[in-house]
Amino acid sequence: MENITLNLDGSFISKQEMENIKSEIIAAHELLLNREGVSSDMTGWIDYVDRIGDEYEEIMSAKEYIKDKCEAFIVLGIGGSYLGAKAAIEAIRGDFHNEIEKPAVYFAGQNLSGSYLKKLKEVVSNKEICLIVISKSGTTIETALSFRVLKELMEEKYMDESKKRIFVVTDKNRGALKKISDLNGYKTFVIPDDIGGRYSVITPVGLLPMAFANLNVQEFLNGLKSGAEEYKNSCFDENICCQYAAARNILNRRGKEVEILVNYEPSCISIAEWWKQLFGESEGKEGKGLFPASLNFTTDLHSMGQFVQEGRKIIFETTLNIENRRDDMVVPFDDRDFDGLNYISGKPFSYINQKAFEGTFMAHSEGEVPGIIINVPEMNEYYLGKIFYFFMMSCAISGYTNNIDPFTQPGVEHYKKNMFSLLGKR
Ligand SMILES: O=P(O)(O)OC[C@H]1O[C@H](O)[C@H](O)[C@@H](O)[C@@H]1O
Repeated sequence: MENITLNLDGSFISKQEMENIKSEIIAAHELLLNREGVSSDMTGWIDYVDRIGDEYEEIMSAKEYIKDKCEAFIVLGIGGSYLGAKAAIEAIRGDFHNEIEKPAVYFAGQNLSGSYLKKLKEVVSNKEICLIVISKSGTTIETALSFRVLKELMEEKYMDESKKRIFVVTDKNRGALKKISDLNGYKTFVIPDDIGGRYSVITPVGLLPMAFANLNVQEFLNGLKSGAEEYKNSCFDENICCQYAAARNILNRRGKEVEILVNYEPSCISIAEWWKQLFGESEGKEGKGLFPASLNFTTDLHSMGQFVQEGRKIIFETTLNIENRRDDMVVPFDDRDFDGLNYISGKPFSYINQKAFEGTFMAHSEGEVPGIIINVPEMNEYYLGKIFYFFMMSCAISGYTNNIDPFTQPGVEHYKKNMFSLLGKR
């Protein structure tokens, strides 16, 4: 079977540099798997897929329940409580999926914009809907406020039946969301204590929205399983998580400050958004960490390509290369060849996109921008599960190697404290 592969040929990293860092990486990997590193009580994601148990059946029966009742559903959540589901649904259902497939999927609770919420209410008011409210802490203000508004809408629309159309994913015991859920009898799913927000896409946080959106959850779990199995290998030369973590740390130590995750498929843009939270919150602490950024090519080659090519040499690029595309188009032949493009008529767009990638990679390499390539055979649920797992494992190894705790996010509280005090919270 084809597999996810890592190509470091354009990374400007020598064999010797890899050799030198090997022992540190292996030690970090070992700490992680033996659960001996800092915050080891937050490493439940490593084997969650083997412990999922009844949760899977319950997700499937919730999906069955809403199947004929919903034209649309809204996922309320922020950060780790929505990015993974959004990434998965967009990557699998593809561009314009809400116009093409039912149920349509909307997101709320990820901002404080009244205008966004008002428009969303207008969009869904004539549709049959249900809600999935996701918050591990159960107290996040963006999600809680949006839930206030949409709960009211649900109650006006469905009265008592609204209780059956609201699904909650939260902590087992704690938080306001848990309380309100118990009070109203909403169907509730649990985010395990030992899995933090940005590692939670593999729990009901990601799985419930994926199931409602008709993604093949079993295949996603198979991908996770395959990742868990393959990436526990402690042989550096056989484990691409170890190699990717090594490459990032080598480049960082050499003075690179920004890692850009690049993709060439618009439907994969949100994978990069999920990845940014994963690496940003995990590694950005104690004055350390690579700044995780993302660019979408070829679109952004026409805006940011200049900087990557000739700007400050603080960047390296990691390309998510989807090798086979399911849908494609062929360039039509034109009798008059008014744009001079007949020389590529008959060629699939995927071929041209691939050549754009190769040309860009060469150009950036000539501009001394190190390039890492992660090859994904195709974008389906299986490889999506595996790539999520690949990034989570790589991130934890990378964080331990850099001597930080990859499972906390103390800095995020700072803005919240100020905001609450400005709002007059007592
Ligand atoms: O799931 P919640 O508790 O609502 O948290 C949602 C998000 O917000 C927080 O501020 C954290 O920085 C994130 O790590 C988390 O994913």
